[in-house]
Amino acid sequence: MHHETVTGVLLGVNIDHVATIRRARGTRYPEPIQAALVAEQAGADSITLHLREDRRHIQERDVELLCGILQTRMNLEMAATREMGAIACRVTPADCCLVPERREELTTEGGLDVVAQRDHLRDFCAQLAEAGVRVSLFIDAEPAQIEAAQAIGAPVIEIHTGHYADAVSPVARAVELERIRRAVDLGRSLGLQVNAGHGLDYHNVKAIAAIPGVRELNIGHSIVARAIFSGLDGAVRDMKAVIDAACAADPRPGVTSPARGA
Ligand SMILES: CC(=O)[C@@H](O)[C@H](O)COP(=O)(O)O
Ligand SMILES: NCC(=O)COP(=O)(O)O
Repeated sequence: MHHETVTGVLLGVNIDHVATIRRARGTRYPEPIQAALVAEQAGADSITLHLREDRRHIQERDVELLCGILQTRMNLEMAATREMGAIACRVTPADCCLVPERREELTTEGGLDVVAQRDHLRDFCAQLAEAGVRVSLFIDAEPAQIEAAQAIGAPVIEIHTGHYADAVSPVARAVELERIRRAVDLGRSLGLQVNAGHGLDYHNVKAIAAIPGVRELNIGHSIVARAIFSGLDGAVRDMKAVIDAACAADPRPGVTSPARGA
């Protein structure tokens, strides 16, 4: 695999909640494809979308159309089910992030239990890798989960930042931040690419972006929310600027990462 030395933290823009608004009225608008293209033009490094089993926002048609037109990368989030495996192998996004799903949840509540599902996930990752899809596992900042992810051959992990984002006191937030820092260190020491995401906004993202070794942040809800007032282009540019400033404030040596596509 070709490697390049890269610095800074990449931004994956999650467009799910553009589709949530479309779904609210069963209209043709707003169009998530348009959102993805605007986000790319505004500097998004990749486009993330979560095809949920219940299809509450993103639809299969969105995934299919986008795969043919993105100029950056598609990061398809999905559960590790037979149905989703077939879709991913047919569409072959650049990246596929495996996430846990509960039908009743308002949003993703935690990371995958890789330790408990080791055999299933090993086979699932191998199937996707065979199809040329890079697999990422969305996990909590727990050493056992990170070690299991590496052991089953996942090249990338995404640390779930929801507990950090939801922490109500400064002390609780500091504890969660420290857990994430240690998780990033461990993941990097095991040779994994370490991404992070969930619940990040224009304020809480700063401390996460400043953690040495974090490669990509996937952010959706706060960007789509800001887009209501600033437009999507401005909302993406603002997030990029906040992330870049946080990295610059805490300079770190470049990390080696697989080369990105066009
Ligand atoms: C896996 C993850 O953290 C996000 O993609 C999240 O799933 C966004 O979609 P929902 O708001 O439907 O949970
Ligand atoms: N994987 C996290 C993601 O894609 C975006 O989550 P959120 O910013 O919508 O909470």
